[in-house]
Amino acid sequence: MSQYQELKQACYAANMQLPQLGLVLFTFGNASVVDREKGVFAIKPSGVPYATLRPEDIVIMSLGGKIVEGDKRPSSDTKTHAVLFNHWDHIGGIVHTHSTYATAWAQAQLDIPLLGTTHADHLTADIPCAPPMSDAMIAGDYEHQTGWQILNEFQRRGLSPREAEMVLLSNHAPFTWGSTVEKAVYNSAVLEEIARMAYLSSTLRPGVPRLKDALIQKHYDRKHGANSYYGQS
Ligand SMILES: O=C(CO)[C@@H](O)[C@H](O)COP(=O)(O)O
Repeated sequence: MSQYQELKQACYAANMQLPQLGLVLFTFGNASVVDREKGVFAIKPSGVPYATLRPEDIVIMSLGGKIVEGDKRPSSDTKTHAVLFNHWDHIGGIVHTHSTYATAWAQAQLDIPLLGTTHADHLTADIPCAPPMSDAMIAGDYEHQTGWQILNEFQRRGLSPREAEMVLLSNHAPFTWGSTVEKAVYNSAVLEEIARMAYLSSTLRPGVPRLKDALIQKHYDRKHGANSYYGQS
């Protein structure tokens, strides 16, 4: 019995929620879970369809980037996950999807504007779209640099990854995270819903006004009290 059985099971369960929520097709995307005490994280194997994925297929990686356990190749996004786990020590899980509306905003290289209270319930900023990566970053260790593109963009904007738990990568797709992988999955589903609402609102009324500042903080604060679901940071 693997010492990582529980971690693999949690990672498997999170990955299987992605197609169930309509956030991925076939082999798109991946979810990961970290065990900081053991210095490892579990991640979906590369190219394995969700339809045939098994808990024993989940790959265990060291936070240093070495395969610890598993006979399949880890996700092609593994280094991106590793950068975030190594630099944001409050996160427990990461999800990457190609969900349709969030990916459409990412391909358009646009932040998702804060148009309504559904968005304000979850963060008080526009959902950031990190700019296209430089040719040098692309030519380098692309997946590692993708993680740094996220870190650098949050630092540039002065955004807290404890409040904003989601990002779009230009011409790629979204990443989300949370204190648990279940929260990261929740954030991916909420991101897709906000992206769809914002697209529809902007199509119905081009130049639609943003939610009033006074309402943004009020909505966020009332949803992030000590005993609220969202309050589980
Ligand atoms: O972002 C991408 C491809 O654009 C990847 O997330 C794939 O969607 C899944 O790759 P694997 O995890 O199967 O390697």
